[in-house]
Amino acid sequence: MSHIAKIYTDKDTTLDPMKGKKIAVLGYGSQGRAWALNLRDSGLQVTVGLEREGKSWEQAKADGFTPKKTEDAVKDADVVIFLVPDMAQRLVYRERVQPYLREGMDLVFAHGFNIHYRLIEPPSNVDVYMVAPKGPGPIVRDFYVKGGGVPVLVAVHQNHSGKALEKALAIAKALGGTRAGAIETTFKEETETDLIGEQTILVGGVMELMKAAFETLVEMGYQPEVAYFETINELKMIVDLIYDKGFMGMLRAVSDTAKYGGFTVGKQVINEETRRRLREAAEKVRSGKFAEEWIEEYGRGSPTLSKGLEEMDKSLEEQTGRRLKEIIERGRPKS
Ligand SMILES: NC(=O)C1=CN([C@@H]2O[C@H](COP(=O)(O)OP(=O)(O)OC[C@H]3O[C@@H](n4cnc5c(N)ncnc54)[C@H](O)[C@@H]3O)[C@@H](O)[C@H]2O)C=CC1
Ligand SMILES: CC(=O)[C@](C)(O)C(=O)O
Ligand SMILES: [Mg+2]
Ligand SMILES: [Mg+2]
Repeated sequence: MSHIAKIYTDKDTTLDPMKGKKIAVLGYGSQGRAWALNLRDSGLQVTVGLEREGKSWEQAKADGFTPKKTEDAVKDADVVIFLVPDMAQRLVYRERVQPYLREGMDLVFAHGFNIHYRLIEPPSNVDVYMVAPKGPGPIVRDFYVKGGGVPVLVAVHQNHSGKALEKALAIAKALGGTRAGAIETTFKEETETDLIGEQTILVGGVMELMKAAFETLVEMGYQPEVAYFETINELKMIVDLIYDKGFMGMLRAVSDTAKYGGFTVGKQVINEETRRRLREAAEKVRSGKFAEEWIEEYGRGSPTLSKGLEEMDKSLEEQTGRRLKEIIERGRPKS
């Protein structure tokens, strides 16, 4: 491919477009906490907006914020960042944000779902842009505190001010994202690739492959503890090697026996049929069918999601992992 993505780093970006702006972070969960803390530590003016007192409210207070009711945070804000769950954003927008929208306000997203699938359709006199971290919230915070940053995608949906990209990059910088890099994309590309990625590999694929390998060993009569270390615990070490040194670095660290078995058997397990299913899953995202299904599931109280969590919590692999936690913790490097 000849296309080369536009990537911005710290030296291409400035916090100036966000200086003096009142920023409302709505939600204080996985991403909300990381964003509120990183933006505040970068010198920006952050208010946390929440629906009600509860766990998030207490956590925000413990972190030194004075949370406000969502609409009170929004009324005062120049910039509103949506960090409540994707399925909750539409209602929060309709009831707590839309009534207080003023020309020149900014609506910011960490994932494009609600804009791309038109669950939220903002008026044309506000800016709508995205800063999407390519990593879980707690890691976004941890990397920032340690002087690094999780890479982000930035995209502009509406550019009323003519300055939307500069503002997205300022937020990306304050989050720590440009310490690594901010890649320019579109709401469509971010939304679809994020969903395809989490379903086929990051969350769905990896989890099910680990589970299938674990259960196969146990069914064959091997001890669950041995199966757990082999098929679940050791994966982190292999992935860390790939993360640090690429596939070639990982291959250099494992035996020739593992390399030979890996090249031959890997392709039999993840074969043409698997690739066909990956394409099918990706098409289901691209056609909007997945979004439709998830919205419908959410409307019925998310029974499939609850059942998945309950089954995983009770599974032999999770129980075995809990039993081995002490050993795993004892072995973890101390610095
Ligand atoms: N979890 C992650 O690491 C990533 C999330 N994102 C995106 O960030 C956004 C936020 O996701 P998470 O941080 O996972 O959310 P979360 O599930 O951790 O959010 C919880 C927060 O939202 C509040 N909340 C829960 N239900 C609510 C409701 N019905 N109405 C209003 N507030 C409610 C909770 O009190 C809490 O403060 C989403 O758009 C997600 O796609 C993007 C990248 C990674
Ligand atoms: C952590 C992340 O980037 C995900 C998997 O896309 C998400 O939590 O939605
Ligand atoms: Mg993601
Ligand atoms: Mg996601």
